[in-house]
Amino acid sequence: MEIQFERRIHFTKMTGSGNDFIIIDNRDQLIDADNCRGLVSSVCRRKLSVGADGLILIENDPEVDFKWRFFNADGGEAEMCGNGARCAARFAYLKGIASKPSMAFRTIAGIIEAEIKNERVKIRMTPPHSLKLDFFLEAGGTKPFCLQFINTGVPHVVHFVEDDAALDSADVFNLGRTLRYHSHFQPAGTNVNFARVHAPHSISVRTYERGVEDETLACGTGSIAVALVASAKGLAASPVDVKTRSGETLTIYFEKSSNHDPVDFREVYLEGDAKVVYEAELWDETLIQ
Ligand SMILES: N[C@@H](CCC[C@H](N)C(=O)O)C(=O)O
Repeated sequence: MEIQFERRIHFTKMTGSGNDFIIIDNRDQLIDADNCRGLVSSVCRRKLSVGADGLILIENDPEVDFKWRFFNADGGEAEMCGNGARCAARFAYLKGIASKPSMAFRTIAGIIEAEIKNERVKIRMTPPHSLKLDFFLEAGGTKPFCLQFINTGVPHVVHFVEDDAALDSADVFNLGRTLRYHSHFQPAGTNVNFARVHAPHSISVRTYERGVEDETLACGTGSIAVALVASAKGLAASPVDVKTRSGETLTIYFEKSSNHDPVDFREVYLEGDAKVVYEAELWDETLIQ
């Protein structure tokens, strides 16, 4: 006998290079996006529910193909998410919400343009800002950390390490958490990236994500941040392949204006895979605890 529940919410689970998301077509406003913190944090909990790094609501927009509301796993809303944006664009195309493989959608950070090429999605980002190079902060270690900062839709701090061993052994959880809550970045906080530059077109990264409050397997805006600050320091050039913790590679394309001081980045793109894992229903016994 089928169990009867008051509420069933259809969702699609997707992964963008290991950053995983629950995506819901909310064009009929079944979920109140302004009051869904409890629902989001409850369904994003791993082992107790679906589990995800974030949840995305797809809603109507009068000017572009759709708008989204993006929520981190803790239920807080974020301005932008690069991997989530690639998943949302592919979802919209697969569901016919966007009729063509080229589309545009609204985020808090601005309008994102996307191009679907089968399982790969390339998105055009909003202009990055607030670049700050080579500043030092204490993070509980013996010596201050040399850091770089840029906002690529959301805030990112970057620390470059010397070699592969230093990246593998980096205490991403504890150092990431300390810097994420450092008074320097309040009140918004920041995402924290540890990066190793192999060559001008090749970087590896590990990211502690704000709102997930842990290391994730990939972060799109973080990978962009790493590529751009590396370029600003003369260490990288477009296109940059950024190897994420999942082993998947994200490709970052950008133009750097040499006429500007400070460095000005234009035409920033992020490309990588966006895969459907499964589709299912949320039932109300798991929705709110
Ligand atoms: N994983 C995302 C970034 C999501 C938002 C971030 N956690 C924040 O709160 O700033 C990406 O792929 O960019």
